[in-house]
Amino acid sequence: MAITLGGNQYGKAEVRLVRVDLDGERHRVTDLNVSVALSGDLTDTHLTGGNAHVLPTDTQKNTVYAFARDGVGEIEEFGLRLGEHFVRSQPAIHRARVAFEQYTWDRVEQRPHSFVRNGSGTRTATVTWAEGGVHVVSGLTGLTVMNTTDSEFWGYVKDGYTTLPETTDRILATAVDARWRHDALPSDWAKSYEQARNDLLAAFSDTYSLSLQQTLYAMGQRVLDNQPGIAEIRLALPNKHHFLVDLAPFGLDNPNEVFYAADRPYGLIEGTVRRDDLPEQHSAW
Ligand SMILES: O=c1[nH]c(=O)c2[nH]c(=O)[nH]c2[nH]1
Repeated sequence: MAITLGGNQYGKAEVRLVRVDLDGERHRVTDLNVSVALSGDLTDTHLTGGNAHVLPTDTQKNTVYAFARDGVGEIEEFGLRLGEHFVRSQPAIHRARVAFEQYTWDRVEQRPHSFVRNGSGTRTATVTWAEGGVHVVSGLTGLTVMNTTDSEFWGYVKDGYTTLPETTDRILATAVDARWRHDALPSDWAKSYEQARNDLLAAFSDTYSLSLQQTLYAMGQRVLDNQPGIAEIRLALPNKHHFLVDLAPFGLDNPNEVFYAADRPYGLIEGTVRRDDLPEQHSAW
């Protein structure tokens, strides 16, 4: 038996970058958390400490800020620029992965340079740039949504440990975490993102739900239906349980009005919806 170095990558994680674009009097804000991960011919540094192939993570961080001087634009485009730079400029680096979280600042009405941080979800992107192929995964996380009716849950397995009552009317709430892989890269990343976000919200709202699993599939299907360039979407939906409070001890009824919003534990429903005529791309994620 021999011991050998397995897969590895390294980079600067969570580079916080804020860029202000001056558009005359009106300012615009881009607020990002950027993580770079490089992989390639890095055996020496692991086995002997020879660093001839190691571009310091500090340099990677500086590169993110320097590239931002020319403008950031859409996060997917910024990731493609950075990824190509790291791979093309470093012979030992064969793959660069650049991941983004983007925080949204809404303009305070009419004000040219005042903003309020938007709490409804974070846009994400992961760009994987390699000589052999480029993959772009867009997404969002923490998009919290609720339907106050049109949700049932019954007909499930019951065993000796089951106490959950069946229901034909419950609250359905979740914080959507979705990532979708582009097969054809869109010409307008912002438009593609807005379309996907709107489709997720519309499908969540429109689906009369018999399970969160059914809602998950409907959400993924809606995104793929409306954007032929998207090959696959992966969803993770925490079931943010809202339990009806028993008010009978106080001589009160509770016709689906008073709920206890539990924060843990929570059901976690995860799934992928994909086009079956396109190959999977495991390295994109
Ligand atoms: O939509 C649901 N799916 C489940 O699998 C499940 N399990 C559970 O306890 N409640 C729910 N709700």
